Amino acid sequence: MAVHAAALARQHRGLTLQLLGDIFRRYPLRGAVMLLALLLASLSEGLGLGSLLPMLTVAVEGQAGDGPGQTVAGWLAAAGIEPALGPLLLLILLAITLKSALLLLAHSQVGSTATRFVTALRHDLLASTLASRWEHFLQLPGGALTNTVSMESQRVATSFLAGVNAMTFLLQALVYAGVALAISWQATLVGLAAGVVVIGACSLLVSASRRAGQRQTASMRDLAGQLADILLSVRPLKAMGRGALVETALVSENERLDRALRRQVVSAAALTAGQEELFAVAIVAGLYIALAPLQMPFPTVLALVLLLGRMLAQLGKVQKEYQKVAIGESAYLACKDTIAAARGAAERSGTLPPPPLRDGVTLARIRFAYGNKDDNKDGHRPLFDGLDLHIAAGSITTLMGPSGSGKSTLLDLVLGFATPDAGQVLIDGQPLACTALTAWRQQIGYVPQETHLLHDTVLHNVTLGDPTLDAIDAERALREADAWELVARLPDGLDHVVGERGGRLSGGQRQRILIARALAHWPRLLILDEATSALDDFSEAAICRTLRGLRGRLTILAVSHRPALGEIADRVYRLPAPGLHPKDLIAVNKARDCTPGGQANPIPCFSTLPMED
Ligand SMILES: Nc1ncnc2c1ncn2[C@@H]1O[C@H](COP(=O)(O)OP(=O)(O)OP(=O)(O)O)[C@@H](O)[C@H]1O
Repeated sequence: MAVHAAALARQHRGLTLQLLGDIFRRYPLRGAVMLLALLLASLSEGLGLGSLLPMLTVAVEGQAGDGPGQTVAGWLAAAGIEPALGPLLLLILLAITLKSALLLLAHSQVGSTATRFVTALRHDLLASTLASRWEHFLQLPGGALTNTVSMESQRVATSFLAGVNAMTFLLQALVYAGVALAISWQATLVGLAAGVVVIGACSLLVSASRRAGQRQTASMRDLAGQLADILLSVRPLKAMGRGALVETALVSENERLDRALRRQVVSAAALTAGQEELFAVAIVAGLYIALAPLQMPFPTVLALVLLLGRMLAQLGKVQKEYQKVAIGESAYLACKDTIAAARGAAERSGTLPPPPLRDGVTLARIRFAYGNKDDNKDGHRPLFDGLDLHIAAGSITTLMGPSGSGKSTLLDLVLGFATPDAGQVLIDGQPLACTALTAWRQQIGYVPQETHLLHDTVLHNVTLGDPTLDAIDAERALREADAWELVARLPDGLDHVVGERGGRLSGGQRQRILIARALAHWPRLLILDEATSALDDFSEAAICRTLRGLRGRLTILAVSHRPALGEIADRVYRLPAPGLHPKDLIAVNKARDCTPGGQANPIPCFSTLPMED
């Protein structure tokens, strides 16, 4: 996810105005209404300006007289409008009102289009990321994703608004040029040439802004990613008096961002100053040439200065708005890249509805290795090779084994987060690979190792906002998780807000609420990954009683280092230490093999596939 300014710059080639193109393609009708309104608004402005010409002549000479003023007066007379001061002023007022109304219509379309587009962009970012494979998700720094969804998408909206403003000013400049053409095509061409020269001379500043925008995008992502990462570890850092290290770690990114923002401000200011100076030179020179060597009539010169001056001013604004588009374009590119990467790593799901879990989950001759599967150079050593294992429906199965032996990975295989390189995960005999993953996971209650809660009420933490669950479901689940008493003692009960990541509750209390969350939606398979590690013996015993009570009603698969969950299990699988042969996997089938003295008979489990090393 780390984005570098150089990479953005490379990808930027050919991207110019892609954002506007994408928006118009996505909302063609709105885009057409917007463009039409902008065009009509510019024409109204032209009408007002055109009326200004005979009015100037009337004001200076007492009548329409010769020249462009008379030409326009002739057009107005043909339309039944008398070229006198009163009707002309009224016409100018009408044209300005019409222009304002049309601009209002255009900009309300622009505003709602921008909001819709950015909302859709945020949705695409979240939906594609959530639908991506677990290993892709693991590579995304959470802070960088938050930054993309909040900051970068907002910069996209700003960029779009600037792009539309640029179009508005361009249309207005063209209308001014059109009216000026009616007075003097030579002067208009000279004015346009002056505009092109000034804009060309200032384009370096736009390129500088674009590069600064790319650096801002890259720095913001890195900074947000690092910040979120560090904040997760802030407690130990503070506890060990290393808070200052946070600042040191972020200082270089912060400075990079600061430099990028300063460059943007300086380029924008330089563009304004540069344009003003060069346009002033062009206008003064034009004024001198028109009045001295050419000796043009004063009303004509006045009208030309007014029109061409405004045309140049509007052209200047086009460039300034385009500068804003250039600054924001890298944010759009970064959003698109994030979406494309997530879509490229989309989870592959089957379509068959999940079976009702009457027989159980079977892992048959599983081979699995972490790492890039296409990368044969490394020859990644498989974590599992020929693993066979059965989780009987309605029973309690506990996975034990040393750290790193693959217990959580085995859960990931059952959840469909990891895909075996060979062999199959079967649900009641149906391959998980052919099963609709979301529907399968909806049958699962999952309690993770980490005890992070949402910064919300206990009720929301248990129901997760599922509209099919209410306070009664939450209470039932909390009772089953032995958490009801603790919730009842909280100041606001179910409505108690648990704080950031659940920080206003103890680790054990959070764990019990997480167990209640896993039970709230009546799962068929309950998976507990070290779910009692933060509990005292008494609370763990209560959870074990609950799990025993649930035996038969649902299938329970638990990972635990602690004996209690092993003691209540119908079957315990002891995974061998990393690097050992899978035939060392031991299954202790207590339901069948318990001796009268209560001692379980370890039975070796299934697999005899040779390792490849
Ligand atoms: N996403 C991953 N990418 C690469 N290697 C991984 C990944 N997740 C786990 N591993 C490696 O796979 C091995 C098994 O990890 P796993 O988390 O499944 O073990 P575990 O038995 O659950 O360990 P613990 O009891 O410490 O939680 C470890 O060597 C670990 O480093």
